[in-house]
Amino acid sequence: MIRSCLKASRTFISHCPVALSHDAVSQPVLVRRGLSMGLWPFSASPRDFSLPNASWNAEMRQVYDHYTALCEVKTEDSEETGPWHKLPSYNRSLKHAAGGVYLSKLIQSKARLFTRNKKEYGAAFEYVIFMNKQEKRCVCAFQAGHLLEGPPGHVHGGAIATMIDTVTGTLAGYLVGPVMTANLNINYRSPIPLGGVVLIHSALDRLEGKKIFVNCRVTSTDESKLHTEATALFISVNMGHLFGM
Ligand SMILES: CCCCC/C=C\C/C=C\C/C=C\C/C=C\CCCC(=O)SCCNC(=O)CCNC(=O)[C@H](O)C(C)(C)COP(=O)(O)OP(=O)(O)OC[C@H]1O[C@@H](n2cnc3c(N)ncnc32)[C@H](O)[C@@H]1OP(=O)(O)O
Repeated sequence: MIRSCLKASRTFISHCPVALSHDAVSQPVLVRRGLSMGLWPFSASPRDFSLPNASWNAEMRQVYDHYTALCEVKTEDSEETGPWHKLPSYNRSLKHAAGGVYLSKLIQSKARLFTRNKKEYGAAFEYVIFMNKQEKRCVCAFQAGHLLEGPPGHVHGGAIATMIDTVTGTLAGYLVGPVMTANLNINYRSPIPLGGVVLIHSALDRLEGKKIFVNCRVTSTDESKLHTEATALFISVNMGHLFGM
């Protein structure tokens, strides 16, 4: 059982959602061992939570359109892919994993990714992450829903920390594979209005063996106002780490 689990884990890890390369993201449907696996390791049609929906305000759509345009670099002869890529975002870490049959015995079937656990559009975390692999950085457009209130009319510091962890962790995972947060340092500079849209910029500082140092800034969408600054340390792990191996 444990050996099977580790085998499935190894299969999963190389296709971990936080480590999805652009190629993996844009790959057409794969057929492996008779299974149809669009967007492998996920099931054929999981909902991509980072696509525009009716709850997105004009500012959120504007940022989405801006970065989406940067994803498509068109020349006269061909349509090339730009340095930016929009990452898909699902509400399960492992349930949709094709190799997850053994893992699913260990992971609760009702488990949902914290930031994607509300089906209601706009209630909590609305966000989309655009990755620039060449520059080892990413930008997230985040619209904070009414369930994220902390100080009256403003976003809870824990919700902001959650988004910083998510964005910096996604960058680290995208660059090196599975990671866990070891340290997160946050300075809250100015409150974020509930319902407002901010940009969460994250960039790689340096790699030191298993350690990935990442910085983060949360700003207004025109970048004139700084809301939050953070640094994060991630450690590369393998799946066995989660099972005490
Ligand atoms: C296979 C796992 C996949 C996990 C994927 C996660 C999510 C995937 C799904 C979708 C998510 C999508 C987006 C979000 C992505 C990410 C955000 C969420 C991430 C989290 O929400 S995650 C939960 C909170 N997180 C924890 O629950 C960690 C608990 N903790 C541990 O599990 C261990 O503690 C660990 C792994 C951190 C290290 O353990 P370890 O045994 O691998 O490494 P070790 O201790 O040997 O340290 C090696 C070198 O790092 C230095 N070092 C270690 N810790 C340090 C610290 N705090 N400060 C300064 N330096 C530190 C040492 O000093 C040494 O340095 P040196 O090499 O120079 O001596």
